[in-house]
Amino acid sequence: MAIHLGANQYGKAENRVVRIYRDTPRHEIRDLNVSTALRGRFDAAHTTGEQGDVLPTDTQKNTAFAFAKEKGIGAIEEYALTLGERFLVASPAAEGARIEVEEYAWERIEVDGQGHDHSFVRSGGGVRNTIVNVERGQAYVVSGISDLVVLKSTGSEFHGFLKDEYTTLPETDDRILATSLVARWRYEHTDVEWDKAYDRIKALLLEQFAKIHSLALQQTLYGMGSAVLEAHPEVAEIRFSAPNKHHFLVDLSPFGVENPGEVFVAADRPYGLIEATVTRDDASDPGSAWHATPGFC
Ligand SMILES: O=c1[nH]c(=O)c2[nH]c(=O)[nH]c2[nH]1
Repeated sequence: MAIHLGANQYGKAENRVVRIYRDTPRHEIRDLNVSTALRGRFDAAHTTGEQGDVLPTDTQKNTAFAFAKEKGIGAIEEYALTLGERFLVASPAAEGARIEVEEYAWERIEVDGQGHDHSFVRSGGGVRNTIVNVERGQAYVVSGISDLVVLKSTGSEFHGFLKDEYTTLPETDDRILATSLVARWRYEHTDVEWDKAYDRIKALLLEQFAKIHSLALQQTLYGMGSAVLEAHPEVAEIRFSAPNKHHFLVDLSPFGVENPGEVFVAADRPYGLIEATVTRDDASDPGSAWHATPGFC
């Protein structure tokens, strides 16, 4: 029987790297979830068990923690690029490295009207992330946000859809629109002010969600994506995955109570899952930018 090894990669997933900057009594915190993976000429490790080319996942983990101290943590994109480049140096058999970083944001706890020096509360408003793929002579950065839970209590319609004998959904010109948005955008290059770009894109996504009078979640996503591409030439494409978090009007008529769009049941599942990519016509080749990003390949 002829068989061969197919695509493979290996690394340490979900290193919870927490860096405290304590040079002054006013501490700073960076809280990351870092996953690393190397791909390349690692056939022997699988087919014969010979591990001479394998930089252990334990070493990858150690590097992630050591760099948090030695290099510090600036923008997560910068940290991921630095780690990826290091792995290509440390592992001659690696042809590519994939570094995924999620950042959990903390805010200072307010005490007597002031942010406390060393006590923090986890921020809401989504989880920032990046996926960096470095190859020898090439680097790809896809950044984004997940768990951005947004809702509008009106300004959303859904009607005119295709109907068949199984269609029961009533048409509506006024519904709740809610989602827990995942958005990932691919940068054209690495000459980017990462923090500024992230802040602006996030603000723009939220602003557009609020402003767009929605005829469907699909139309809202396309509008949000177009606004990002129009305002950010450094972004080649943006991809969305948006669960439609249905809110159903509760029938209060059995109790003789009217319910003109005021009391809803928030359904957990099932949910519509709306996914879309919005791309610039002249976007560069994505290369391995989306490599091993579930749901975004
Ligand atoms: O915004 C929506 N898009 C759909 O495709 C869809 N399908 C559905 O049942 N409700 C909705 N809402």
